[in-house]
Amino acid sequence: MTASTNGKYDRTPLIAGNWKMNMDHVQAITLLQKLAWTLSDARHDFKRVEVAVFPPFTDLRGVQTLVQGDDLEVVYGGQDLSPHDSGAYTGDISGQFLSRLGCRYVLVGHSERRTIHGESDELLQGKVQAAYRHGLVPVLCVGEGLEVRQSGGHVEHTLAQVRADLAGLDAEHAARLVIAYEPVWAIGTGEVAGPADAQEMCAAIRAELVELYDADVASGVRLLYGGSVKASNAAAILRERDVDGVLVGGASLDVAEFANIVRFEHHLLTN
Ligand SMILES: O=C[C@H](O)COP(=O)(O)O
Repeated sequence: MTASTNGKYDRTPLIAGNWKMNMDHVQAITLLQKLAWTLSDARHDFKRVEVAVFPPFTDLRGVQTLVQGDDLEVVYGGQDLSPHDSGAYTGDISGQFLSRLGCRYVLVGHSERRTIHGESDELLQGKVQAAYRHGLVPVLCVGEGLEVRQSGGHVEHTLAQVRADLAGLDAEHAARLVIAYEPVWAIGTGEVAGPADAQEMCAAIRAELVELYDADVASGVRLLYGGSVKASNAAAILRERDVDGVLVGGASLDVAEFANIVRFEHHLLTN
């Protein structure tokens, strides 16, 4: 179990903004600077609620320079990595490069990688291992499409992804993992899985981690929900027992909106 707690949660909540293929390296600096100022003005405590951004690869050097230069507490990660460490893999990015750029996290198996790029569980298993080889924490993304959801097979489908992608991973590494549940039908569509849907799947994933490892490992893994999260629905989702954070796409490009998601506790207290 993580040491830090905000009183209501056993695990430090993680609010993650995935910028996807948006923001060039100049825009990225402006966005991150505004986010840092907004959160600083609001006296955000980054130890209570961790904030991470996932910019495009070409932005990472600028983000690193800003974070280090201004001593920002926002952490960051890559949107993908190669299962290989180096070599003739044109267009791919090694975890070593991300690590050298100060990344803490890396997304693995985002639904857009699985669907658009046809990434298989076998490949993702290699990416999870590569992340750990380079000291990065993988944010493993899992979730079902609309057809699977409508057929009622969403829990088994998602758990099968978890089992396949974590195959061969030992308990010590698994304990540091972050898993994001993203129902594909709720991504960028405005459709949002309800808090109960998010809790159902996160509880099922946690139970699966008990089976795969043990209760200690399972209770330390942070489970995020992703899919059309906004300031208006984040607090209700984050109130759920097994939901430890959110992976935000579109709304993370709007500083005020994202800052309000980060400050979800404020909404919990005032609503
Ligand atoms: O990585 C983020 C998820 O794909 C959710 O994206 P969205 O918030 O734009 O629906």
